[in-house]
Amino acid sequence: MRPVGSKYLLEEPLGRGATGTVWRARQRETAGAEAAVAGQPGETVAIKVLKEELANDADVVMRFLRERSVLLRLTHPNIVRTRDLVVEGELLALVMDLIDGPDLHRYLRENGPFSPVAASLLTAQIADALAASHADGVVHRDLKPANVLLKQDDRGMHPMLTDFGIARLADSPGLTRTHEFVGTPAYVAPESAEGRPQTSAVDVYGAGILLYELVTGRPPFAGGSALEVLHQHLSAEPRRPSTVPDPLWTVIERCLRKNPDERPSAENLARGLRTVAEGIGVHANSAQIAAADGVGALLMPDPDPAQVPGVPGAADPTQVLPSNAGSYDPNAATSVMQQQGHQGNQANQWGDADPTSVLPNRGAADPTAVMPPVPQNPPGGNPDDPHPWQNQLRAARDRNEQTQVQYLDPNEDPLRRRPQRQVARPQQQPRQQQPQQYAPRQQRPAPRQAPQPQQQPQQYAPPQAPPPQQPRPPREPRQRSANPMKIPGLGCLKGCLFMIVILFVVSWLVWEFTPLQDWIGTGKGYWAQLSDWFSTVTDWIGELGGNSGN
Ligand SMILES: Nc1ncnc2c1ncn2[C@@H]1O[C@H](COP(=O)(O)OP(=O)(O)OP(=O)(O)O)[C@@H](O)[C@H]1O
Repeated sequence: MRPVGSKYLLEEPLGRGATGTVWRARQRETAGAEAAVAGQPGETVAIKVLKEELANDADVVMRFLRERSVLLRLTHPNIVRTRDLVVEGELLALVMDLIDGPDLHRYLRENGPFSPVAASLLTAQIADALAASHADGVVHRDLKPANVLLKQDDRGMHPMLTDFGIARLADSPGLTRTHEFVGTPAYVAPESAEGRPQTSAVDVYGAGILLYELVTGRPPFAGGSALEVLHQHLSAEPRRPSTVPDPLWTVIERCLRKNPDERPSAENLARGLRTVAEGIGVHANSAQIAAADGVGALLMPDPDPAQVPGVPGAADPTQVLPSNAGSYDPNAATSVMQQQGHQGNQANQWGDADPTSVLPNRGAADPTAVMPPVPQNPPGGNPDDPHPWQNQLRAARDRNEQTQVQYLDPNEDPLRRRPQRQVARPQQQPRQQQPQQYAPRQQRPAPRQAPQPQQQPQQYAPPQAPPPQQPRPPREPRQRSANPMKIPGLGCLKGCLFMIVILFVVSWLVWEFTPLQDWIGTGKGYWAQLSDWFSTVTDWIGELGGNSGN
């Protein structure tokens, strides 16, 4: 147990990210007036201890102190509350509410993608959190599944957005000199990558990527290297997965617009997603279906987006990394990307999932040396073991219709052949400007989803089956049946006849080629012996009939 300040004791590490290590901790005594939440002695909290590089940077410390009020006042049901900030010696730490649940990245990896309804409702709550922070002038800038914790309570599962302000702290001129930026490649908005001014629209772009990942299991832009991913953000159009209904695709596509001015505000995004969730559920009435189909009209941009102050220059993808940069892990930690002069030794910064390689190495032997090394398997359980709470979730989800997932091997999806509820819905024409979004596999009809009847709009349901959007595919030619008239029992009769033939052949072989007939002493051939037995039996039956007649 290590003290953090005089008020907290670190108990065990919960995880390590690019900017620090998160610990389960206990409150020793009530915090002072400067804390947003005073807390009670013995209360459990989570504490993010920032890395030594950050803690040692005078500019970060300044920012930390300056942003204290912003971080402490950000309160929303879907934002992990920052309770206190600790600055002590060379230690910077954020004290947060402890969230009992996995992060969304881990949940997705272990449970597979969400149904379109569930993904819409979950992302709507994240958009609520973004709308609240944008209204307060705070842009998250590092939205990704790993920064969404899933909190379970009596009313369901709630996404809780965390790491607010961390990107801003890491954005210190000392750490991110000109031509560097903080972010995670798979979720970086084109304007961040290009060094254009950033606004709250970068979070909406991140929400679009996250939404895409929720319904497909992977972000839209992938590649062998971070550089490739970055280029795709700048120039590639996302490919439409077959399981995404039209209204949901409209939302995703608008969030992923290259031009930030064309993306919806977070508030409109939340409203649009709830409209979509209502309109694509199995219980949708015609008005809800029509509203979902017209969701595009709801997705108005923010006329006055929150600005990211002092945006650093961005990484020019053509200059940042050598072409042989390490293979890119989309789930890698937040990166600080450098543009000039470090190509050689920074090549791995974008490619490696190693969160400790992210910040510029300033010669410290161990960049996490401010705290003891984090064990891979922290005491009290293997971090890769499913959380007990996740098993409950999985069970709850399995009781419902399951998501049909495009990239899953059908043989590995035992729920796939379950009957899916369908609802008649006007067919929509594919959008003309997105012909490539209709993959050949879209021929498969996508069934509609079955929302929880008692489900509250603020909660998302376990993943369910997606709705029909595509025309029914041509049926496979039927196999010719040996029983085309479907005569009952014919299969059984064939089996019996087959067995009789087998028995006959076997008995003939035994009779002719074994010493059996010598042992019995008849000396007769098989047929003669058979007809003998046959006449004996018919005589016996005749006698029986005669006796009963008398
Ligand atoms: N408030 C919290 N309550 C409980 N667990 C938390 C809390 N905050 C973070 N964690 C856990 O700690 C892990 C590490 O968090 P952290 O934010 O440092 O990592 P990250 O988001 O993966 O990294 P990055 O710094 O690249 O964003 C998370 O995956 C999560 O499991």
